[in-house]
Amino acid sequence: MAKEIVDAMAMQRALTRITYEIIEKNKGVTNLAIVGIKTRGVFIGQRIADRLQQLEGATIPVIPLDITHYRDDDAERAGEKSSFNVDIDNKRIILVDDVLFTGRTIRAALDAIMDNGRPAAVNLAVLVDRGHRELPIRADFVGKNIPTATSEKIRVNMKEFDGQDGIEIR
Ligand SMILES: O=P(O)(O)OC[C@H]1O[C@H](OP(=O)(O)OP(=O)(O)O)[C@H](O)[C@@H]1O
Ligand SMILES: O=c1cc[nH]c(=O)[nH]1
Repeated sequence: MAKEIVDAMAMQRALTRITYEIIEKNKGVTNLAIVGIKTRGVFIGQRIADRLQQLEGATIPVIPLDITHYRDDDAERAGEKSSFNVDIDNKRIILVDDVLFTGRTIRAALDAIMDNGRPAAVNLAVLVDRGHRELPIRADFVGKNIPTATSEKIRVNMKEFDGQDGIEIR
């Protein structure tokens, strides 16, 4: 059975805090670009970009990334590359996803980013870090650390896609 563990208000506050941390770490927003991992990472990335616009008056591009063909368990379609419509050379990339678990999605996303250019830096922002990493990957900005059992599943709901905000465990 699904149980809500983070409500809409708390989720929005976590995203606001991440936005301030991004500004602080980057000493502003110059040269930033957001790469959002489909599906919900794109909506989270867009929310962060909207807040950055409000706070700093800057329009930060949000690049949607589908990592399906970069996964190490998708050998059949490996080699199909995703191409960005924004030049990322020398940009400071904020890579955004909803949940960080084994780290395999982020590893694949880093491959896709490097196929598209040479950014100055890549930082990782996730709404939820649920632990159980299988690779040496960590997030620079974390909305909520939620300890889980491997058998559990975290689900992030976003207004834009799911009709309402919130984080559930099942
Ligand atoms: O760290 P990892 O073990 O790679 O797990 C994290 C990824 O898993 C989820 O996607 P999922 O593949 O469940 O698809 P979904 O986005 O459709 O839920 C989530 O959106 C992350 O992208
Ligand atoms: O619990 C999990 C694990 C991977 N991806 C999710 O969205 N939730």
